[in-house]
Amino acid sequence: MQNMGTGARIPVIDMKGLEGKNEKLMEAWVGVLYDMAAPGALLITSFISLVPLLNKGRSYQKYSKAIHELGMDMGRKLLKGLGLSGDLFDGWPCQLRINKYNYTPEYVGSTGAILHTDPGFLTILQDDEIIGGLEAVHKDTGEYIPVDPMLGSLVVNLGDLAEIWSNGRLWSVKHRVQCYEGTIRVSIALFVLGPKDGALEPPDELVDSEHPRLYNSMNFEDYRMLRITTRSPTGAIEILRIKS
Ligand SMILES: O=C(O)CCC(=O)C(=O)O
Ligand SMILES: [Fe+2]
Repeated sequence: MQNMGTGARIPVIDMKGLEGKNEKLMEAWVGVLYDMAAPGALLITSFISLVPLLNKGRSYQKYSKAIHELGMDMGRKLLKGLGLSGDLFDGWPCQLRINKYNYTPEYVGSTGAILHTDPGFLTILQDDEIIGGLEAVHKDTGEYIPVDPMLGSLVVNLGDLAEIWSNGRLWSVKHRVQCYEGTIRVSIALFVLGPKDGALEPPDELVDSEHPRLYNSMNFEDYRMLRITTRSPTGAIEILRIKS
């Protein structure tokens, strides 16, 4: 994607297809349509009117709300699964982004979104239900595994912050998007980013002599900048690894 560092060969998010009166506004918020933590900051109402893909503001807001609630619920379930309790994502900034891949036949076989991990904690993806292309890297073999479209399903993956917070128990999966067919492809991603203030520390219960602390923590914004400045769409987590 345009904001995923160097190497993306196709301008996959092209807001020109979402033309409205104020092109400057669209450029400024390229791909970032809604910040659940600060909706006013993104001028959501004017933006909605520019989005023919979801041209009824109400359905867009309904979708945002429902997917946000699902994300919050997944945070509670994740904690429970690790034997902890509480409301993990309470008050965390989230972003909803539409990815539009301008595939045409000459791009078949090339890369739409370069290999990356998601920098935040959790991603819920409503992937294109017809055009495939998402590929995840197998943790042990390093093989690319196609994540084929499945009607009526969502794809959920964890990002770097989840791996750091869980002290390595959760895995930030590397993935990319290839062009399989020369047709426009669209996906909608909810990113649960990280806490608003401060760094996210692993809970005491997840650090002990058998599981020594693996990573230094960093707040989400600094971590995002580190990935950008080090041009590390997949590897910035290694910079935070505590040397044993
Ligand atoms: O479009 C997709 O299938 C995946 C998009 C993605 O990986 C992302 O937005 O981070
Ligand atoms: Fe991603």
